[in-house]
Amino acid sequence: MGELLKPYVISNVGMSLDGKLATIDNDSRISGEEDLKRVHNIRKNVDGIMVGIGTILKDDPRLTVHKIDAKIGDNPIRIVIDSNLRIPLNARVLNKDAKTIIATTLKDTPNKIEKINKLKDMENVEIIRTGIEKVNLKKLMEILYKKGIKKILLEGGGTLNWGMFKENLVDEVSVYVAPKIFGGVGAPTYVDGEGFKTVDECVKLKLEKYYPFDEGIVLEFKVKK
Ligand SMILES: NC(=O)C1=CN([C@@H]2O[C@H](COP(=O)(O)OP(=O)(O)OC[C@H]3O[C@@H](n4cnc5c(N)ncnc54)[C@H](OP(=O)(O)O)[C@@H]3O)[C@@H](O)[C@H]2O)C=CC1
Ligand SMILES: Nc1nc(O)c(N)c(N[C@@H]2O[C@H](COP(=O)(O)O)[C@@H](O)[C@H]2O)n1
Repeated sequence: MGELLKPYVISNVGMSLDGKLATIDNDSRISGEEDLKRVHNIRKNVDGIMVGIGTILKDDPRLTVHKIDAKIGDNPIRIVIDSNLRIPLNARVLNKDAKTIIATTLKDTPNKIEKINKLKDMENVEIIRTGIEKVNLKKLMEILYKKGIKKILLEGGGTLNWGMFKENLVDEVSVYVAPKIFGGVGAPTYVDGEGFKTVDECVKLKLEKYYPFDEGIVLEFKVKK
């Protein structure tokens, strides 16, 4: 088997010291303005920004470069991972500020076919279908690479982060850790999902850089392959 040709993937989040991406009430205001500017500088330098449907439903993000000086043309392609096309047609990620790829599965239901037709009518939206129950992230990466998407910023949430780490699709980690503790067993963490059973199986990282930032710290790692 040849090497998987895939985009270089940078995972970024803002998290509390206890690894939460939001509080139990889904308050995700973790990063201050300086950190958001840092993230938008990364956004400006990638070909795609990827999130899971959970993040779309909870945050309704724009996923554009809007915290630093930028032109509409600087906006990367937005990529939403959404097996059952739960994306609302008025989601901000579907606005005309950038192109949006929605990755969904091959499984059809009458509702899904109707939604696909509506989404196809939107000129800036493209649908990619791969996987049966969940989006096949490995295959998706190959498809995106062939489309010229060579660098992706993965912006969560915890369930999609697990899917990407589990498949060994992440190359770099860059996180802002805020000096805050949220607690709450139900609050989303940086990486959720099933988790690895043993330390031997886990994803191993090499610390590359760390620096105090805003009120917290930025940590940068390369994923050991
Ligand atoms: N502080 C921060 O930096 C950030 C915080 N957040 C927070 O994270 C939370 C959202 O996280 P979460 O609810 O985990 O949602 P995610 O954004 O991680 O989306 C997860 C969904 O993606 C879909 N999916 C499809 N295929 C796959 C696959 N192969 N692997 C994994 N997921 C797949 C699944 O839904 P389906 O089966 O329907 O396809 C799954 O439930 C919110 O509270 C948000 O505010 C999010 C981003 C950054
Ligand atoms: N880096 C970072 N820090 C936080 O504190 C956050 N809450 C997030 N959230 C991510 O950014 C998205 C919002 O993007 P827009 O400003 O609407 O473009 C949000 O959905 C998360 O993916 N990130």
